[in-house]
Amino acid sequence: MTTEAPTAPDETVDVVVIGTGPGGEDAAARLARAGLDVVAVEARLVGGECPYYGCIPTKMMVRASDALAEARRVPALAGRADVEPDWAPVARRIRDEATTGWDDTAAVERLEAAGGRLVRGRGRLVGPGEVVVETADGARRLRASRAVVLNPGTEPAVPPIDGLAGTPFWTNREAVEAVAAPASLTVLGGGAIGCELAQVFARFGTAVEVVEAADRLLLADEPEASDLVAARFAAEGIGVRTGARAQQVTHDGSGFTVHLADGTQLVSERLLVAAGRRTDLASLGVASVGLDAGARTITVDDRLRAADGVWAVGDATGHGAFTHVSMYQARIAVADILGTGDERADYRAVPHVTFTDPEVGAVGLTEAAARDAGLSVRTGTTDLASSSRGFVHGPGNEGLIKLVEDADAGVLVGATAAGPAGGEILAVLTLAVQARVPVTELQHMIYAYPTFHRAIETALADLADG
Ligand SMILES: Cc1cc2nc3c(=O)[nH]c(=O)nc-3n(C[C@H](O)[C@H](O)[C@H](O)COP(=O)(O)OP(=O)(O)OC[C@H]3O[C@@H](n4cnc5c(N)ncnc54)[C@H](O)[C@@H]3O)c2cc1C
Ligand SMILES: NC(=O)c1ccc[n+]([C@@H]2O[C@H](COP(=O)([O-])OP(=O)(O)OC[C@H]3O[C@@H](n4cnc5c(N)ncnc54)[C@H](O)[C@@H]3O)[C@@H](O)[C@H]2O)c1
Repeated sequence: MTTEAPTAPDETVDVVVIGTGPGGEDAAARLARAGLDVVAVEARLVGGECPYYGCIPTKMMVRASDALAEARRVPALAGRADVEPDWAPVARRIRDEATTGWDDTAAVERLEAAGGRLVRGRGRLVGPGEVVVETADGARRLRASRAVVLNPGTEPAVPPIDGLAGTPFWTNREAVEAVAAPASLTVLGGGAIGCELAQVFARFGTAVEVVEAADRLLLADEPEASDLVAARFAAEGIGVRTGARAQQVTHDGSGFTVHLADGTQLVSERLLVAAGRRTDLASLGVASVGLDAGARTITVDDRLRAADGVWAVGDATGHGAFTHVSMYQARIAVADILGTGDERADYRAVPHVTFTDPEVGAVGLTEAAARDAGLSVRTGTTDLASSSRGFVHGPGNEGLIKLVEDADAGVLVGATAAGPAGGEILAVLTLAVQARVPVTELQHMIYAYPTFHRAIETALADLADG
């Protein structure tokens, strides 16, 4: 609810940070530690989506479901293991260790220890340097004399499917709060959230069907990585319907029915909507500082400046919806606000890892994106399972490394490492893309035997073969 905004500021401070996702929280603390008077405005929980509903609790789920999968591989490797999945330890770890019962006291104390203050409420810009916060006690007006930092993050997007609104569907938030694995689950969306959570619940015994509108899972990744994940999903009994359109959703006492355009009806106890994210820029009042309230993202320059006296960081800037991007941007914005550095944001080597099994790590451009950018592209690929380490590893060894070279420049502009430890293999490839290490240099270095990352050498040989 929006109450009438006070016309005079209740308080003038140096910086107001609206939204404390990982980037906003980090920026507020850094600016406060630098001696500025900082107020952070947060409508929900300090720390944002990542610690309470995103990265951390979902990776605890993944850790647990990976443990089950590894235990199920014991018969092929080491004897007998009776596996009886139980969601209770997962729910307990998420509640007690990850989120402390979805309580942000520790984060608020961290902010205050840095010298910042929190105003709990929903903030909106009402003009340059002017912020109104709707708190439980009414509206407060703050004036920021030096900077406003916007870090509003995203909310789950809910597609306009007939009947969906108003049903008790899950988003990532309810999935993270689950106290039991459902008997059956339909997942709408086969992106990062949909794939990670589909596999987690399936490994706990849930019958899972993934409905993806596009023609493959993990659309942002190389098609070879999508195929790998789809093959594993099939092997684990996870239903995947690509190119599928949900026309209608109904819900009754026994659960959900998703009606697909081809006439299929998917019946399940739960429905998870993981169909992308949205940011409501209009309610953030960005038009009052000259920004487009109807845009999907806040346009920022390479110092994260969005308008005079306004900086923006995080998912809302559209440079990759990842915690590491939000925090990277925060560091640069803070240096710009303080005038202590001239670092410019550079997104050539943004890594991301989707924590499915096989884990899919990727950095920079896909082959298709590199071709679209007009580069003269060479690629090199190798199968991880047939590497020495893959052979030793046995069950669960599926994976690949794919390298994308700008052949004119002789450097990698993108890479994918999918498979066991795909996200860890990615580190060296991220360095190669970031530092523009010549491919000839990569070809002449020594890769430890028998590691998974040694397969990079084989992919480089494939690249050289054209
Ligand atoms: C299920 C899931 C899993 C994920 N896993 C990973 C992962 O493994 N690795 C990874 O790097 N990323 C992951 N992400 C993405 C990651 O969570 C985000 O990129 C990260 O949280 C950074 O977001 P942000 O800084 O833009 O803000 P957010 O974390 O979205 O936080 C924004 C904050 O701003 C607040 N806010 C918004 N508007 C206002 C307002 N007007 N006034 C006051 N407060 C406001 C919100 O309440 C929120 O607390 C995952 C996301 C999800 C949903
Ligand atoms: N491990 C990680 O780093 C990680 C994990 C989870 C989320 N995230 C971040 O959070 C973001 C959001 O994740 P997400 O999975 O919600 O979004 P996403 O954009 O990655 O995937 C959404 C998918 O839903 C599909 N879709 C959209 N509407 C649909 C419909 N009506 N029916 C069927 N399919 C539909 C899209 O085609 C797309 O493939 C990710 O892009 C990522 O940046 C990161």
